[in-house]
Amino acid sequence: MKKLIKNATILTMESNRLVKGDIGIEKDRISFIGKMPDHFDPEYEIDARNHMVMPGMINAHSHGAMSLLRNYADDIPFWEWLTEKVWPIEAKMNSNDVYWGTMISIAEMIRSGTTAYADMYFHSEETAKASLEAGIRCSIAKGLVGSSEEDEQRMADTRTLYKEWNGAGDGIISVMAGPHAPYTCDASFLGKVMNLSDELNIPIHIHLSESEKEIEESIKKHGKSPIAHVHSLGLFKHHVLAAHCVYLMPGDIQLLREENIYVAHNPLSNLKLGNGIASIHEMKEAGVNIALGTDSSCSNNNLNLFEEMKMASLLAKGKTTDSTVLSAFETLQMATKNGARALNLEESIGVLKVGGKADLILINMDQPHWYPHQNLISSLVYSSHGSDVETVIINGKVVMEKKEFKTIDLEKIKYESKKIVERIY
Ligand SMILES: N[C@@H](CCSC[C@H]1O[C@@H](n2cnc3c(=O)[nH]cnc32)[C@H](O)[C@@H]1O)C(=O)O
Ligand SMILES: [Zn+2]
Repeated sequence: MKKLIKNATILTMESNRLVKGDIGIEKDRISFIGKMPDHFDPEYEIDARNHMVMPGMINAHSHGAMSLLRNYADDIPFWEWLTEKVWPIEAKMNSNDVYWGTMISIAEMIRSGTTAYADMYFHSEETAKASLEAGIRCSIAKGLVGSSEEDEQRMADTRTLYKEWNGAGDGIISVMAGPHAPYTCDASFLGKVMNLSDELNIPIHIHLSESEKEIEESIKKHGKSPIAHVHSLGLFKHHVLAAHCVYLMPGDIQLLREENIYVAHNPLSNLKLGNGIASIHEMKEAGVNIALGTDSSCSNNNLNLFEEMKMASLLAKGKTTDSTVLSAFETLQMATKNGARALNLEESIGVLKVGGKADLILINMDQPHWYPHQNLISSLVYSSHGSDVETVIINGKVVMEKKEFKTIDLEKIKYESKKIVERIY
């Protein structure tokens, strides 16, 4: 079906210039930006007067099903949070729980303008199923921890996930390998994951250098930082999406840059778990590709990339005591273009361009906190809310229009998730 978005203020993210005009969509792709050609003949029209149209946001690190655990374990130290609160309750979660927990997250992400996300969890077929049904782009990694006797089974699980789901839904679903972290996967296990990544030609999604304890133990055990350790094992020969990178030792940034590692920065989760503030400015200056993620609702406690953008920019300014670093436009690039590269998505995703994938959002600028419309890029990062997003199109399909979900039954999600929480809590 041909769709026309009329009278829009368009931010393509190819540059920081805004243009007024129309956008045409045919099937899954953008057919024009600017003036509608005479022959276009749309069957579906969306009026975008007073709305900004921009590429959908990309959440480069999350655990969707953990929205069931929102506000379940707050204000406690990271290690206790993970091992004494999160892991025990996860042991009670079945595949149905993962499906509905992920659905809460998908609804929240679409509502706040996210059109693609990277997920790491278990029962990942359910994450794939929920994402496909909702029509959101998703790169899925089944979380892997080393435990020798089950290693081969774990590799086989990712192989099955790949065979059944990679490329599903006209390519909106893709699969990654997901070794949880260097402290839960030993060298031999990581070796097996690397072989799997080579065999299937898939990226690797891992937690890296998140807490001070992780660094201290890595130095004790391997004589190296976690980054230097996994590099020495050969992990960085692959496409690696590394979540966090908060604690950096001398030489770490150089390795991340030289090996083209994609860092997912999760400022709110790092703050909330008391893990600190990543050196985003230094990494960016060195040329590291930095994307933005939320981590889970159990450590954030929401999945709103608008909040994440403002926090990222302000933290970088605060940490360097320099208000000129991480400008609004650079921050937007992290949430769009850089995220698309980190997830290894098709080249056109993360920007709006003719012939490119139609993953885009309409944002209502006709609200008090947007006026007087002096600098709309600054507005997006410093003044706007996730709830300003009204309409979301992914792979050419309208998944939300004027805040009404087209693919998601929110009442059912609320009902099912309440039932689950009564059982597992
Ligand atoms: N234990 C699972 C695999 C792990 S899935 C990904 C894991 O990441 C965990 N996780 C979520 N947020 C964080 C974080 O910030 N740091 C470390 N782990 C986290 C989450 O609880 C989940 O268990 C299995 O073998 O079946
Ligand atoms: Zn995480």
